[in-house]
Amino acid sequence: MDYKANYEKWLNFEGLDASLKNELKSMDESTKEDAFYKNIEFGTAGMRGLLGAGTNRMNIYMIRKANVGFAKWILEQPDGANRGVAISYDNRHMSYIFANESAKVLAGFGIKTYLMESLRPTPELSFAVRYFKCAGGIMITASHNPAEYNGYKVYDDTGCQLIPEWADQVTKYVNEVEDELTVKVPSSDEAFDYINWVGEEVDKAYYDAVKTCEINPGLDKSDFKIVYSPQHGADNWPVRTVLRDLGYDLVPVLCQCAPDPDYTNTKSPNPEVPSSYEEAIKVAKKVDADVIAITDPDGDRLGVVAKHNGEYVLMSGNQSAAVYLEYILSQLKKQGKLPSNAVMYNTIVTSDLGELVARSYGVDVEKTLTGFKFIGDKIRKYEKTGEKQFIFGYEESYGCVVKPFVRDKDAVQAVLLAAECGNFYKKQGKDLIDVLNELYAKHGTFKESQIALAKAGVEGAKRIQEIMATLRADHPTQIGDYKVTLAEDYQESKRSDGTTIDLPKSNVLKYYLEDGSWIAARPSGTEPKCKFYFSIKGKDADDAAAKTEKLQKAMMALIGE
Ligand SMILES: O=P(O)(O)OC[C@H]1O[C@H](O)[C@H](O)[C@@H](O)[C@@H]1O
Repeated sequence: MDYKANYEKWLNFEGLDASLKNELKSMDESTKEDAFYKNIEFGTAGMRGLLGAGTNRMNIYMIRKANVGFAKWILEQPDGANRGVAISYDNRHMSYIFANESAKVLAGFGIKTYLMESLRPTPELSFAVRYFKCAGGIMITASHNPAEYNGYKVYDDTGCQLIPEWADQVTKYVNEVEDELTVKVPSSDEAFDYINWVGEEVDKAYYDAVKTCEINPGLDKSDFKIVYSPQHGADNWPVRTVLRDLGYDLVPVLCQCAPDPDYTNTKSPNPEVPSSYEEAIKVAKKVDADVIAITDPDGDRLGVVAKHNGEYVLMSGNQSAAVYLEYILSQLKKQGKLPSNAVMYNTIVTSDLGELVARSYGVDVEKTLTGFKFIGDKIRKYEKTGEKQFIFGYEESYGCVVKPFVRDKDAVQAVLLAAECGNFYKKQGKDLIDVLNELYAKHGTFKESQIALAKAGVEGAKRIQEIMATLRADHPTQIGDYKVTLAEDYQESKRSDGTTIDLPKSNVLKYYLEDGSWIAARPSGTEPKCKFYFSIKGKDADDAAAKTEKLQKAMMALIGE
């Protein structure tokens, strides 16, 4: 794509939004190139990018173009126009405008929509697709990314994000739109008959469904306190309503409750970032809370902090999920409700601890590529065949689902689960870190960590490709002090021992070391980053930490970073 010609086309387009035109005029050459060298693409979780002018940016024109593609796909689904599309959005800049515009573009194709009257989280959108029996769904959000981003997640009729096969069909239709600047959009009056504003009814149904996720509904809720922050995002009402109704003593981080596109009172809205917990920890110390829960802007990720020996200890997505699993499986077993064909899902870059916990209860484990859509897809397949029964799904990136009435990560379910685990174990004289330590003692100590190399712009994208290509061309046989016993290349679907990997192709490399540790590398599909995952086994926590430091250095040296 000739970025200069595209830039000129946008600059000279008469009807262009005035603020975008001003932005175009002030762009330097490298920004122009980054904004116009390609069309914004579908990645791990839909389309995501910086807000602003350009074909590689999120703006009203690229939203219109994407919706034309999605509309054509919806029209191919049985009774698609009439079943319609549920649409929701979070607190981000332009989220409401993009959602409203999406509904209008779909109306132009005769497609009915169910548009949320105000912000609602991603899991509730997934729920709404199923509740209204829609042919698909749209969520306007950039999830956990910084405030400068927005995005467009698309869903099928089961409430699962489109798997690559279907996303490719949408992309094909999107690419057929020759000029994003001249897409026809009906006026609000013309679209009126197609748009149904929804809210309270679906809220109630969703909250009621979440409440059924309690494993021990009769549990005494006294003498347990949870501090909660929605990080200025969409989970404020859902989480607080559900936990209040169930009798939990929830203390909100009030300065982070109001929806705010600039995330004014938090350093980061992403639970993967330790500074995002700062305000919540201050509140927790004041009220002496047992557990802290923070959710991301679109309410699908949950980060947990546990009070342990008087300190507030951050838990990774891998750690909290292993504890949830232990709780769910031990309790279901005790109640005689653990199915013999139960299956748990996680991904190829998720720690082995969860798998060991699941297998210790006789639960089968299936691994997918990164992206919750692959977990949703598995649920759909087994639901049809009845072969296996879903018990839990999670990723290392702080997302899980307890019950499949939602087919994406659901942090409302997850906060309830974290609260129930914290409360249950407290009544047994333990906290969540004690339980984690018990799991380490039983299954081995793992330390998971990640290095995410930020590589922005055209040059950054090239560098990421170069890193992956260099590793792929000559797989390391030794990393630091350890021999690589097996290399997996998911792009080539091959292992170094000659066996085949039975997953869709993806740009991921994974190296298993002789001591039971592994290291994986992949470009992020949601941010301009190259991610390295370290799952390091140690004799104890100190040993695992020391080994991690060495292996991280060795890996970076290997790629020249
Ligand atoms: O590593 P990335 O491609 O950036 O994706 C990281 C995560 O992003 C989003 O939260 C997706 O919903 C997850 O499924 C994914 O694991």
